[in-house]
Amino acid sequence: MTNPGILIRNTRIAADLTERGADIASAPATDLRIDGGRIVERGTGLEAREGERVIDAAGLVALTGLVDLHTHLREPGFEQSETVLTGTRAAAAGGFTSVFAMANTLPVQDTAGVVEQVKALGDAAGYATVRPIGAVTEDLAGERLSEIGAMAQSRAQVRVFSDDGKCVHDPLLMRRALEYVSTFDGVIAQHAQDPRLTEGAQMNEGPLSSELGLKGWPAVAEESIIARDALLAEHTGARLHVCHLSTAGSVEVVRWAKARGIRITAEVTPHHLILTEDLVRSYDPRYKVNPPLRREEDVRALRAAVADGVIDIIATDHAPHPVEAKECEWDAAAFGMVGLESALPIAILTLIREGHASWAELETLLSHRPAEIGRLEGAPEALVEGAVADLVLVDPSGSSEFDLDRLRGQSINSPYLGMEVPGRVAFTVRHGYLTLDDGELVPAEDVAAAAASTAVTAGVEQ
Ligand SMILES: NC(=O)N[C@@H](CC(=O)O)C(=O)O
Ligand SMILES: [Zn+2]
Ligand SMILES: [Zn+2]
Repeated sequence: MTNPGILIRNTRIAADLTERGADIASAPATDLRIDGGRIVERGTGLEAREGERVIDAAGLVALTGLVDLHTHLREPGFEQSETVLTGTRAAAAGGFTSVFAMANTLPVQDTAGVVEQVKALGDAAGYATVRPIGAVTEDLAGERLSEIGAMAQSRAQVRVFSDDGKCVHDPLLMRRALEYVSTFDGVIAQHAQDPRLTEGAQMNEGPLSSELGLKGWPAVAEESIIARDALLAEHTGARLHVCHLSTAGSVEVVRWAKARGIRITAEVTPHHLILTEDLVRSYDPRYKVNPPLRREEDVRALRAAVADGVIDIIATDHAPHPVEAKECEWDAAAFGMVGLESALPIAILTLIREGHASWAELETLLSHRPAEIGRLEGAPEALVEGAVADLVLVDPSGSSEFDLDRLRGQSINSPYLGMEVPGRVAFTVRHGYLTLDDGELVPAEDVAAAAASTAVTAGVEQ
């Protein structure tokens, strides 16, 4: 069985909108024909063919499918929080066509067997391409390197390694890990948090943490690790990626490292681009996250760093947790927020509307660069003839409301519950078939069947 083709009419292509603040109507209205998993025609006034699904995309912007370099899918081990299926449904609902799944599962993703299992679950579900991240150290214990080579050579083709949730603190292990992954062009994604400086920490350190009586988490705990790792990356010539940058000082360290020619890339989460520590006054654990929400000055510096290119990508750090882990006292609550469904709307609010990014730049931040850093093969570089049909259509004049019945993942720990934000993700197409249809998820059976029959395997052996 082949998937029926799709004709998208009168969309505006994000890559044509290179100017910040430009009206989307300044880009030409464009039609895209999709067949056999790829874009087969791009033009204007294309005629619909028999059996083809026609999408009227007037007023919608088309971006290449979003790629999240930092998602927690929780399977295996924490299926009450999320599964590969539920997490990739949330991804599709947010406009993502590929996600990199963090290694802090149970068992940990530290062997070829576990990463292959996670990839296979993603392939079968079909809502998004799932690329597992491998743990840097066995069981995330920070003591011995994991089977890095075996994971790289496995069918999961792991290229990104991270102990995320924990910092690879031992400098010798970090050095060895960098050296090892550089042999196959891999990257270490570091959760930069000095454990000694953050023992028992609950929120950003400053006057507010003293006032609220919560143990503080100093900016230097993040910045000192980034500085050390940048120097180790320089020494080894390897690639370093810094997870969830959260302070103005971290931006300066990364800026310095880039100027020196060090192979370093950096990510910021949508929540660190909009929320500040003041929310902790509510003692509502929905705002408890690692790294913690920081000050207004930090938010400003992070937005500016996106605008000037010091920060390379936006990654969600989608971190689902069960209700019990959040409906409790602040100190006892888990760190983390879900973020796949809110990422694009928050990016539109903080970057597009504020003039910090054009649509073309947003596409780079949320699709091309994360794909490049993660060495994701087959991801489309542009919406042109011959490209794999991974794309999202977003309505910038619409809005999204996050309420309990609308969140499509398994967990509801979103900081935006009850909020309305601009931008509505309308359609998501992966490998030529719809996963999100006019704001509604396509049923799991249909998506799985389409995935099984797709002509495209996007570079990764099935
Ligand atoms: N971000 C979080 O607050 N939590 C993450 C771990 C992490 O990203 O460090 C999680 O796994 O729950
Ligand atoms: Zn982390
Ligand atoms: Zn994380």
